[in-house]
Amino acid sequence: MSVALRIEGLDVWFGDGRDRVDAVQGAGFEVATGESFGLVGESGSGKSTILRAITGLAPTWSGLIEIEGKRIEGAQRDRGFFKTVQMVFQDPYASLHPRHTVDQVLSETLSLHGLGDIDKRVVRLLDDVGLGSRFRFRYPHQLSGGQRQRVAIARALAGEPDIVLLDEPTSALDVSVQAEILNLLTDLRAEHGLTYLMVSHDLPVIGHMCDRLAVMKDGRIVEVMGVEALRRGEARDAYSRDLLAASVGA
Ligand SMILES: Nc1ncnc2c1ncn2[C@@H]1O[C@H](COP(=O)(O)OP(=O)(O)OP(=O)(O)O)[C@@H](O)[C@H]1O
Repeated sequence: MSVALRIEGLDVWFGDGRDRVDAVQGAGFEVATGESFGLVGESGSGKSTILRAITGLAPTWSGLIEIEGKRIEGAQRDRGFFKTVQMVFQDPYASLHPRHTVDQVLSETLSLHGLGDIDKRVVRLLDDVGLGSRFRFRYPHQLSGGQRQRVAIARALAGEPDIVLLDEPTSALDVSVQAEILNLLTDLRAEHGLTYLMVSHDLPVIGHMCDRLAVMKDGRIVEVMGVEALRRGEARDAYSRDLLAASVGA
């Protein structure tokens, strides 16, 4: 089994002195190549901060972050990093430039990755995410939330990454389109052999999308388990059991 992502003893904090917030403390887990791994826990438990530390958006951290065997340092991420790792954010409204067409978004991303055949690739990316070419020259305000998230996913896939970090990718969307986007993400993982690290506060979403998951509470990982064990209600940790019971009861 090759390891796509390894985290060990990860601490992430914001601010200093009395203002310091220890958002993540001593987190560790491994994600195998091709695996889909979930981070679940209540709001403020530190899930997004782990993704942000990986991509360089949470600059004060210590511990080990290794991508495909290569150790990452500090807050700078080079081009090679973004060739391997991409992130999809929660809010597709905020993550797309309002005055750029879909074509501009995707073409610019493809050229940043140094790729040729831009025209063909834009068309293929739009097909991959189920939009098709008729959306190519639209602006974000001419798209629905689900369509915008499809564009954000196409942008993340433009450089053919191995690992995609998904930060609550459907929680800003209407319930009616959430399942469509989750199914799209599942299909894309299979088609492109992707590895996912996905954050959600929604246990059923993680159960549907992931092979294994880590449960977070107050900045710490309290349990790492397989989704099968989750389904069988076999959480060992009391907090994970409560979370599970709450989501079944919901
Ligand atoms: N830029 C920041 N500056 C200061 N504190 C921050 C910052 N970002 C996050 N935090 C704090 O770090 C802690 C973890 O936040 P984080 O967003 O990772 O939680 P989460 O589990 O992803 O929750 P949510 O689902 O609400 O995003 C919280 O206490 C949060 O207030």
